[in-house]
Amino acid sequence: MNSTTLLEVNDLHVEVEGREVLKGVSLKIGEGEVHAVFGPNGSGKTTLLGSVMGLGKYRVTKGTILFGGTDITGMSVDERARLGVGMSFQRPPTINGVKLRSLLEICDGGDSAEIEALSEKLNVTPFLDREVNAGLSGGELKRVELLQLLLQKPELVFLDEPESGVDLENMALIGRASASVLGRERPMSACDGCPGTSCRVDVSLKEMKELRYKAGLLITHTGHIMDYVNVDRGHVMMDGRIVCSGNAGDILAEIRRSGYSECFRCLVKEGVRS
Ligand SMILES: Nc1ncnc2c1ncn2[C@@H]1O[C@H](COP(=O)(O)OP(=O)(O)OP(=O)(O)O)[C@@H](O)[C@H]1O
Repeated sequence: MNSTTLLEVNDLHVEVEGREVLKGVSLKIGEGEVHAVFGPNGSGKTTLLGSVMGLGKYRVTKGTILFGGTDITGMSVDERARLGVGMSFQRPPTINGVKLRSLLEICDGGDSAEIEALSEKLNVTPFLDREVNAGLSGGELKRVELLQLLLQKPELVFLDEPESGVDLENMALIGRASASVLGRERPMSACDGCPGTSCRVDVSLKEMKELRYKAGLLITHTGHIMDYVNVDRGHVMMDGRIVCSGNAGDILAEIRRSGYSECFRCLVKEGVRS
């Protein structure tokens, strides 16, 4: 798929608590493209998403982040969100004293009918009048996070392990909601003739714009989300660097076959590790 670059990360170095976690990450995501990041625990995947989102604990020491051609490296989270960057967290915090309904009204400019309808779809209506995320299970947290993104409608969507903690029945709900956040719910006529329900067909750039595909970057360990969201490109992150990029399905299959041992071999070959 040929498209205009929406996100461009150049040689990004990021420190957390004085320790360098990202050690020169470069990445480009085109309009309407979805990329996946794989990698072992602690390799820096969440740090990459959080740094592009502009979260306070991540300190950029070198490199730039461009969104739609604008340098957002020094912008606040609010400014980035207003420009169209949105993120679902791996472990979202509880917000004491704020009801979920109030937070959603801010996301959606107060359209209560849409809030009610989407809450019903995502099965989170009972939580609307509770404090944000208070006492929610892992799967419930993910559904609430996706609801916020559905209302916020970002142009670039970050999903940090959307399937973690989700049971098999709710995985279909999370998968469909993730596809919806990414603008990938097709009109029924577009699905005619597709086998099964996932409707995985390639679309042209023109069709992609008509369907209002959003761009996305998602982190997955299991790859389950890829049964619901067509991923255009995959990357492997090791020790704060992207060491491999290519077809996401092929990369996942290789990781399932050999773990990350092949990636470690690349790092040694390139002299990054001894
Ligand atoms: N607040 C912090 N203080 C110190 N170190 C931190 C902090 N937050 C993250 N780190 C460290 O940064 C490194 C990268 O963490 P990150 O969460 O980005 O990894 P990840 O690849 O997303 O891991 P996982 O697959 O386990 O979610 C880890 O070694 C982690 O311990």
